[in-house]
Amino acid sequence: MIKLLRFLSPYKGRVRIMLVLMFLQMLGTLYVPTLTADIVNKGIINGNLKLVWGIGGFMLLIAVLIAGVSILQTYLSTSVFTGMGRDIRSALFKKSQSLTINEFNRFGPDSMITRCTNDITQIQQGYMAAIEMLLPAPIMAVAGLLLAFSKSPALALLIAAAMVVICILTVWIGSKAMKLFAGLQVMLDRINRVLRENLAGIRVIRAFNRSEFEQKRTDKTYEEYAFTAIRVNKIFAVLLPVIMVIMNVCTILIIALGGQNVANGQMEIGDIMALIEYAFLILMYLVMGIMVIMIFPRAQTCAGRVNEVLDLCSDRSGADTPDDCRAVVKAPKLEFCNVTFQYQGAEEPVLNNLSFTADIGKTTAIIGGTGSGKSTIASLIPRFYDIQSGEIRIDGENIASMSEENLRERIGFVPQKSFLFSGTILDNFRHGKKDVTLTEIRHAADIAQISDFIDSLDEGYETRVSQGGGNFSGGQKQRLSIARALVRKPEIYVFDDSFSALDFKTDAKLRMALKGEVKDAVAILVAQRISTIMDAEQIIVLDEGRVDGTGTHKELLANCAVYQQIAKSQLSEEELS
Ligand SMILES: Nc1ncnc2c1ncn2[C@@H]1O[C@H](COP(=O)(O)OP(=O)(O)OP(=O)(O)O)[C@@H](O)[C@H]1O
Repeated sequence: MIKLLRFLSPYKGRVRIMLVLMFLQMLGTLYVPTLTADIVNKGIINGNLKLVWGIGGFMLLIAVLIAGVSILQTYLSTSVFTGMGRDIRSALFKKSQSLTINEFNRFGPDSMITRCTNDITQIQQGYMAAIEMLLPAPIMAVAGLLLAFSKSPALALLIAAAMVVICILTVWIGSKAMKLFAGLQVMLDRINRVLRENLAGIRVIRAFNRSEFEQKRTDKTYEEYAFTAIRVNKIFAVLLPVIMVIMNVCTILIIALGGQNVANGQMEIGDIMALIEYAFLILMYLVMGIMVIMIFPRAQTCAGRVNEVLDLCSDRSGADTPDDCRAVVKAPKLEFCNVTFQYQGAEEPVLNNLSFTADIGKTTAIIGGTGSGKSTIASLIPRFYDIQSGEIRIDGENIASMSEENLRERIGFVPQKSFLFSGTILDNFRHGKKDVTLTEIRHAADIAQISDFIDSLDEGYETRVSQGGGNFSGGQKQRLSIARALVRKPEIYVFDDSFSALDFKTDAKLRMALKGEVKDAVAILVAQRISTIMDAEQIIVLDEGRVDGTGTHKELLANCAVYQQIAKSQLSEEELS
């Protein structure tokens, strides 16, 4: 929690005003019991009605002032802590965007969502409660005890004893709850994950008649959460009634012992009333402080989880060392030099000592069996992952020494799984290029063979796209994703199996139109279908992470066994000859 205090610094001014208002509120609250004693001792006992009305009116004025100050303080506190929560969320999101895919996967999207939402809300509430309730507790306790001491040292000691009992009880119970709080946040992560899987995979669940099984699975996660939350509440359910009993016993003892003192002439009746009010105030603030201690372990756990992301030192820096390849000749444009790559946690490398060169103005296609590492090659170009050894160079420069922003600015990436953002079709084109013009959009849509479809829609480019592009077919999503990459006019195009959902006719038309578009760029085309890549100037055949053959379709048909096998399985005798 202390580490996150830096997010309060933009609100220093308002925090100071809040503290002053809080101090004024405490002063007013502590003054009221003294006035109560005066109204009884000097007004009621002496039958001085004028004084009763005078002190009563003054008490009313103080009560109104305390209420006003309290409203102002609550307003300030809400604005400060809501702002702080927004700033932490924004920092966390920014950080999550800067992580490598491996680092991001350490937390996972579900945990990241919980951290960005519920965890920050808990932190926000924790800070708010700490300043509004925990901070005044010791001040009120000390000041209240001193004032009580001035009325009766013996009864002040009684109040102090009650305080000690309440503190011991709270620390004991709080320590039991602390462990359970940490578990609650992890369970929230799990609920998020199961819910996301269920909602995203709703069609598969229904198609396989797994609704009942999934229902049981979600119920189990809810039950686990509820069970732990109930255990926490059971622990605290004991605390508050016990505190109330202690407070009432304290009041009874003040009345009994104070009554004896009044009878002995050592105290006045008004002082007993003041002492009861002091005891009530001290113990009430103590209880409020205890409430905060209840919230605090959870907020502390959440702060730990948020700091875990914010403090993560990206291991990217290791790969960012400048290389001695800068001096290499300008062309060829994209090179893989002895690249070896292994996924985090995997037993062996996916790519082994892989080398190839992709020239400018030519299409380099990558084909191979499933799991041979084609998509992995595609995702290494924009540096979604860092390689373990070797180099990937663009214009002779190692991509590890480029800033990610500059590198990705030069690449038009079309992922294997098309993804559209919610908004309009136009918004999705703007994801490709912020200041894209309508002419550029139309041109890209023409090449991607999607313009006729968009024109046929009632709202054209303003048509709404639902979450993930759910209201478009697989082929339409693929073509929109391709068009989105085309508007960028990048130096390197990476199409990761991006034509798989297109029919053969559209696939051929698209490739033909693309030829002119990519003539000043490097085009990497990952595909499963031979028909998609047979026109490529260079085809790389991949087998278990190694290059098994390189050449044109004809060359490979003549001398690459793996390619021949793929071709035989997909092409007719006529096409093969
Ligand atoms: N994030 C990941 N973590 C661990 N292993 C992975 C990850 N992604 C892929 N792999 C593994 O790496 C290997 C290569 O995967 P890749 O997706 O590159 O294959 P591919 O040739 O594109 O396959 P396909 O044609 O089926 O899409 C596979 O064995 C896969 O299990």
